Amino acid sequence: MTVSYVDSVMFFSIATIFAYGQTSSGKTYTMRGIMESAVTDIYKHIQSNPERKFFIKISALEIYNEVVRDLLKTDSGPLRLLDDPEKGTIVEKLEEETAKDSEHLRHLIGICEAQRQVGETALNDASSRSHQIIRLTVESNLHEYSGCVKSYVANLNFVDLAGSERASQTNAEGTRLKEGCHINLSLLTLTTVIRKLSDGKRFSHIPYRQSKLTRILQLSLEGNARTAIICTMSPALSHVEQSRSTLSFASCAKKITNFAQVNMIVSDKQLVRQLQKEVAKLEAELYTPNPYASSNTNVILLEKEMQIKKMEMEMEKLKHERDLAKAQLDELRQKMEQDKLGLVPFESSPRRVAKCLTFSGQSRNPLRKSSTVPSMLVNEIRKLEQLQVLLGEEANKALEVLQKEVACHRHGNQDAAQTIAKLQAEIKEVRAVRSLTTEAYARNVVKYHKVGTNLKDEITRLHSQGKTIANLEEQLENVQKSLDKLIMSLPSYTLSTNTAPKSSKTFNKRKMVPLTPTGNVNIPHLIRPPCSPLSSSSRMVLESEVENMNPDENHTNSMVVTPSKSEDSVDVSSREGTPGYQRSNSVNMKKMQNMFQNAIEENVRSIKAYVTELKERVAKLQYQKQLLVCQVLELESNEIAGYEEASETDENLNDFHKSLETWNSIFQEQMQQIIKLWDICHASLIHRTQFYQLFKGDQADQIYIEVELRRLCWMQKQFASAGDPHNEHSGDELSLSLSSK
Ligand SMILES: Nc1ncnc2c1ncn2[C@@H]1O[C@H](COP(=O)(O)OP(=O)(O)OP(=O)(O)O)[C@@H](O)[C@H]1O
Repeated sequence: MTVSYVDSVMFFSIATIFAYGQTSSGKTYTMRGIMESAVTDIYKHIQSNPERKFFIKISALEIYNEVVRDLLKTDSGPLRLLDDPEKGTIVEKLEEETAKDSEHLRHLIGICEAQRQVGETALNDASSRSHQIIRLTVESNLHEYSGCVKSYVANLNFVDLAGSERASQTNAEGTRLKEGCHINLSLLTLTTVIRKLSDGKRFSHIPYRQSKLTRILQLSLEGNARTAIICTMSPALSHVEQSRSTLSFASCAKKITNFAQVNMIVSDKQLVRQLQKEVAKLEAELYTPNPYASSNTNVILLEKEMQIKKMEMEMEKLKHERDLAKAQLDELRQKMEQDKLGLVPFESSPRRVAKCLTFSGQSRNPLRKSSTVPSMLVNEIRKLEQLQVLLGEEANKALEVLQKEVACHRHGNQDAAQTIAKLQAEIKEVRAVRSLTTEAYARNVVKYHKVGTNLKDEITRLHSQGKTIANLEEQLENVQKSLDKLIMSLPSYTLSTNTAPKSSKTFNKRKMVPLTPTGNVNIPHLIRPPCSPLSSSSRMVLESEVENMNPDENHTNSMVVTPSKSEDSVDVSSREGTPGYQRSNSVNMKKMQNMFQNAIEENVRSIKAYVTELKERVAKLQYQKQLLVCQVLELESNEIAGYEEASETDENLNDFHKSLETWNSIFQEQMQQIIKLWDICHASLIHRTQFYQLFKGDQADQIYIEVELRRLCWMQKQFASAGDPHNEHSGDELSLSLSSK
């Protein structure tokens, strides 16, 4: 029972246990046992609930002859009862002690019992002469998750009533009788209150105030408390009437129904106090900076600032990349618009130039597939025409030299004179063709810069130029034939073919070589120093050389060379005199004539080789122009078919990257072929070195790679038709020139 009531103390506001019965029936004995068990159970409960903080307080009073006294004070006077609207009847100045532990509590309880009024009667040696009320107040604080502090306050009342007694049985007199009267009166009031409460007249008048006992126990009796009444009885037959009265009291008390409520009282004062403590603590932390906490805060702030700076740098970088990409996109769009308008310079789009100049006889790469832009073609045409102009200038210079040279050699036989006359006429005609071609180009260039690009006009113009170039080729062919005839008519040729097989072989070998030994044709170097016997400077040099020669060598030379009749007659007529002088003069003149003849032969052969080269270059130019015409026609057919080439920037970029990869592979393959053909054609080391230095794989150089390849193929065919080149040709005579560059 005590455990149940101890639990009630912990959760209910008021719990009251009191003992009622006649004197000497064992009330005090029972309540002592109950209080001992209660103390033990209370502290067990405290130990099992460490999350709550408990405060055990004890107060004790006795009502002796309707006087309330404090049992915890040795010199306590009468105490007044006060009525509190919340707490009910309270005892003024009642001492309340806080128990430190269970032993302390027991000690305090012992003090209370010692202070109680006890008297000897006939029935009980230590009869209790007052009502004793020991109140244990249990406070507990609970910290909830919300931070709110709740306080529970409960009261456990142990009431040991004085025993009802009959004076006849106790033989009380004097003081004991007076004490008995007060005891019976207060017990009578208690019985009346219990009876009225048991009758269900809760809201009727309950005479609590008729005795101090009922006033103090009012809260325990009227229903807000859990109340237990222990009724003690004596088994003696003489106490039957008292026992019946006790049972009647118990029967009435049993009918009373209380409405106990959970006592969850939040102490506002304690709550305010707790909150004030929290506020003070926070203020102290706020105004007293913690160095450890501030250092951590500084570190965190520094890290955040670094992160912000890093993010700002990344943002700037992204902005820069965005602006760069935007600029590139704008530039690409601008180029695309210019492409559509045909205004892109030649150098800005080497890929497309490469497309234009890919030979149709070779494997067609995907780049060339109908992606040619008109402006690219026109630009390429212009470039070829520039090469043509340069070629024409070189041809003019060479023809001037050739004309002078031919004019200087009117002293041969009749056939040679006719050949030279015919050659002069052909040279004039060729120069006339060249001048017409140059003028037409100049007009077209002016038209191009003024009007712009018109592909159809360009094609028409190229066709007309094709006729002119064809005429030029034909005229060069005639000049070449005349030169061959002139060489055949030279006296040294006839003599050498009859008397010197070795010289004849060398001459034939030179005759078959179509190209000059040097790479780029340099007209002043074509002609040897003794280019003309009319040159006074050369004449003086030759005479001094002849005078210093060994006579044997001069004689040998005179036996090899046979001077012409005209030369011989001129020299003899100018030196008529003494026979010795005449004889020596005749020998010297023969030597000089021999030297001039050699120089003439050399120069004519050089001019013939150059004319041959001119013819080859003109043929190449013609081929390239025809190729361009094919490209233009292909472009027009694609445009008619509605193919919009290079309309999407992304596709162009992809094509560009693919073209680079494709071109790299093509370049490697073509270079390998060129190297093989160099070996076959015995290309000079100088030529190979120059070629390597000039063309390192740039896509814009595709035309030159292909020209070189075609030239070498042509050379290989020539060698194959003439026999084994290793046996018939050697040294510089097989060197190649980069005439297309
Ligand atoms: N259950 C019990 N077992 C043994 N002895 C008991 C028991 N109950 C009571 N006594 C004894 O009976 C005597 C009277 O008991 P007690 O003083 O407790 O009676 P009481 O009802 O308080 O009397 P009073 O009203 O006069 O104070 C005591 O000496 C006590 O030791």
